[in-house]
Amino acid sequence: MTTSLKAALKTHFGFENFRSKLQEDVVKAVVRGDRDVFVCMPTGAGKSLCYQLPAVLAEGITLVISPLIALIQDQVDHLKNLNIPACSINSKLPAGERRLILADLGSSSPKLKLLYITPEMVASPSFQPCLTDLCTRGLLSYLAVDEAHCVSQWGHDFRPDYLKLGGLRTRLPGVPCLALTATAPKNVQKDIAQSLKLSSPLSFVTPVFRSNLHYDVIFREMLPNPYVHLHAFVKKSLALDAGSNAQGCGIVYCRTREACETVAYQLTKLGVLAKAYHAGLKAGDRTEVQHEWMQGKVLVIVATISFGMGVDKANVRFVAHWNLAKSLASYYQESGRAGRDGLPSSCRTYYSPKDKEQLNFLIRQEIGRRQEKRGSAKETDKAAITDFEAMVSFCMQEACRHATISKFFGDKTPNCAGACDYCRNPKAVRAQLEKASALSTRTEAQSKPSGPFGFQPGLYEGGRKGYGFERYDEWEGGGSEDDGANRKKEFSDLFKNQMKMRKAGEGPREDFAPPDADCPLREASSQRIPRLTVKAREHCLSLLQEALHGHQGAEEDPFNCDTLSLAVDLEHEVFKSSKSSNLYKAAVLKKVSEMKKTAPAPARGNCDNEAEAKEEATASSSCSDELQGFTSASEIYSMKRKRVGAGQRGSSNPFVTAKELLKPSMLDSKGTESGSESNTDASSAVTSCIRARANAVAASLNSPTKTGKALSKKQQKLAEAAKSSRNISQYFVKKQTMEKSQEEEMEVDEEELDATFSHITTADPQEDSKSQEHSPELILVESEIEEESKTDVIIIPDEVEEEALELERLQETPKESTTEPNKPAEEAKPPLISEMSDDVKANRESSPPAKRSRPADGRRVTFNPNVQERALLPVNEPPKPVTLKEAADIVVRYLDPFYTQGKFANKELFKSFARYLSHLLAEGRSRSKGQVKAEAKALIKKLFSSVKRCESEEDWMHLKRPHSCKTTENKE
Ligand SMILES: Nc1ncnc2c1ncn2[C@@H]1O[C@H](COP(=O)(O)OP(=O)(O)OP(=O)(O)O)[C@@H](O)[C@H]1O
Ligand SMILES: [Zn+2]
Repeated sequence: MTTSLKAALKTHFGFENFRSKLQEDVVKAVVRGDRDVFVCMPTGAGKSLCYQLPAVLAEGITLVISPLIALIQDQVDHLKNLNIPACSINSKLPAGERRLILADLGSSSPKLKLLYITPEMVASPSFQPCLTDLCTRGLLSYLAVDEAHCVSQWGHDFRPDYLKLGGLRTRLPGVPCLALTATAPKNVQKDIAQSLKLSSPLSFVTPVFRSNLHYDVIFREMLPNPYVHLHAFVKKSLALDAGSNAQGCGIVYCRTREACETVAYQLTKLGVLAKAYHAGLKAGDRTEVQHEWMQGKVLVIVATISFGMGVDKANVRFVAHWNLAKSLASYYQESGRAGRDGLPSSCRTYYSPKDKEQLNFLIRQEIGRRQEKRGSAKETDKAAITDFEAMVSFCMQEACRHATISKFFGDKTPNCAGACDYCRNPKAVRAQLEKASALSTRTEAQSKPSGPFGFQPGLYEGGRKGYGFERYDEWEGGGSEDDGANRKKEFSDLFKNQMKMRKAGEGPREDFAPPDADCPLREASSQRIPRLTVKAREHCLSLLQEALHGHQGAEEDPFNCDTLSLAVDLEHEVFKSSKSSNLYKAAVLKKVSEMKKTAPAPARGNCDNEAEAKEEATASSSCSDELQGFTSASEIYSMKRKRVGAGQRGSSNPFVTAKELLKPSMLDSKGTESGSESNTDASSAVTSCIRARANAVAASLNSPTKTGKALSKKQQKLAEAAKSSRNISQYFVKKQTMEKSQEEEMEVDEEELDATFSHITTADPQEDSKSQEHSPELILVESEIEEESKTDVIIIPDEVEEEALELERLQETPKESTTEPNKPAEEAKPPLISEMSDDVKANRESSPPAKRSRPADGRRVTFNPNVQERALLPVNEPPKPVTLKEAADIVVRYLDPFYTQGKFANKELFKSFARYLSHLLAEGRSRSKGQVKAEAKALIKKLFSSVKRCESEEDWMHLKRPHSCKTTENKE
């Protein structure tokens, strides 16, 4: 057998010998075909050959399950180069090719030897007939499951779709199965065997110890200049100083894209050509970087973990982890990409407590999300934490690094023989740990405030609480001079805040639950915004992060810290600029919905994306739970839920908004083309509005990313167009010729436009600027509007309420708003009133007022009225009467603080009163906004002068509308 196998090895693969005895043994076992086989061999040990060679020699077809299309592609290309008939069926395959493959598979003697497929595809209904057919004709020779650890929920790369392979197995009786992985601790091995239903498999497991790899750990924050340190390591590992010609190269792993860019830049600046590789780059650029690195043109690739799986390069002389790996199993796999040629290579981790805290948070957050999704906790949830803790121990222990790894994988202690920093110099390792511990204690002690400011000692105990890992941000620079200054500033800010709170007579809230040690929020312990809890902020943070994840394309690891740090920035920005809990939440949701709307569309037929969409839906529904207690105007206002432009009003979406605004001009100019002279006035107003909004959107999309994150084509175009008001109309004119699917999208928008604006009447610009006496809540709202208008934005009606609506929409229709962002709510296309028949109109009288309100003068409003009116109205036109919707908005703004203070026995009562008051104020003689505001205020005051707390409808029945608002205003 051995000779014939060797001959085949030579003939088909060009290798003289097996790579190892183990490889040979595995191949023999597979060829025998009487038992299932489990293989655990390190990366690069030649696992693929273990099924490829038997596949070539067998009669039928070998089905290979592999998790990534990119990996599959590499393998298929490699085999095709060797003239071995292999192919893959996946969602990216052109229909023609798929037909050809299926035809071959259906033929009496298929030519194909290896069919690669993802676990999602193998479970898809479309593939089942083919599978059944192959099986019944006895044409399946083997089932090979690559990266089999993905099947285990204990594993670090668990993929739920891998679990379906158990079912597949039972459908393929008699087909031997081969499961392969590079990393599997004992519990994972057991899990694999169980999940894949391997029957008494033959196990081939290489000890994890690789003596040619040298492991060490450096505490990054203790370095005067970490980049210089890394540069020295690179030079040493690649023997650059020795002037050797040995073509070695290296990998630096970073968790964030930003870090990749920075590290690559710094290394290059210091003299070693390094390039960044991450999912934020265009696919072409990524391939090019990888190619240059493979060819040795670029010595160092600085990458997120999206790089490496399936990368087959023998002379990787070092793998450095600039950030902590998320588990010891993944670290072993990632660092194991060094020294595949068996020559001495270095694996270094630059440890940082800040990383540790961030990862800890991310992992727990991820677990929380999973639990929320499935509604229960699981034993395996702990696995991620255990693995992560093992990674931290690896860095923090005074022990042989190899021994730690081997123990983790259930192997016996290897003979390290100086292949790690501890075995080489235990004293140095201890000294480093002691120094780090001293530094951490010092920092904690210094940041521990004292004094009579009413601090809660629990917040700062041991420095573990209160600052979250902001504490670590402080010493990111490694004890630089700024350090003290920063701390001083932070302390003084804290002091000021505390004093301010005391002035306001509030003091720090007794009931304020302090943040956990691993809370990543900035100013986590700030109690500046009344009633805003740390939990709510953390939840908002996770929503932002999720949205960012979707926005950037969730190609990378869920523990990618890129999105976390961006989300932390975004959240903090909102936190800083919000004055009340509700405004804060609304602003967060607005951002989230902006990002969701502009997130790259999921590819068709990609199961991952479907799963993601589901996850999003869950996230949104959870959001509604978390954010309960926020009541928007329209929630009270609409008697029937889920209505009105509530479908997809989304002023925050640049496309919908621009579209919404432009649509009338496009309609008006049918035949003459938008942008022609006939509608210059309106369109120029619109255009500048769009420009302002597009600028804002472009800015908001750019600001958090700093390093040019990929904008969608649409976004890029819009941002470009924003630079010139002409361009934007050209852009939309051009869009009229766009492809069908996009047209359909537009169609939806148009429907929404009608729905959205059919209830809006003209606003009163004069009244807007008055805003004399308000409740604090109202002043906030309006000052925000004013601020916006200063920056050359033409006010969109009820800009702020848009946020409330956005919020409401998320609360009420999570599924609709997330999974099908462009689909209007079922009623999103109410005909315009002027187009309705009389009985429809009559019916409408009993439907939500929002639908039937319309301009008092009967004008059909299909356009942003503020914009139009401002451009066209004579200056001294009398103020426009207030609509029911506007009245409701006003009422809610005034009333909300009372509700939150518990002045209503329940929410229903609050809504009911708001409704009552809105009708009272809007019906009868028409009044201006200012009058309505004054009256609303007076009536609310009146109510609460007679009752302390509103317990029943009786309480307000005595309220009558004042005869003249003047008298009310004068009384104030
Ligand atoms: N017998 C052999 N002789 C020489 N080279 C071999 C032999 N078997 C495999 N190789 C080569 O070793 C390299 C690594 O093989 P392979 O990609 O199968 O590793 P692997 O164990 O699957 O790694 P990973 O865990 O990264 O998938 C490939 O370039 C392959 O061609
Ligand atoms: Zn050791």
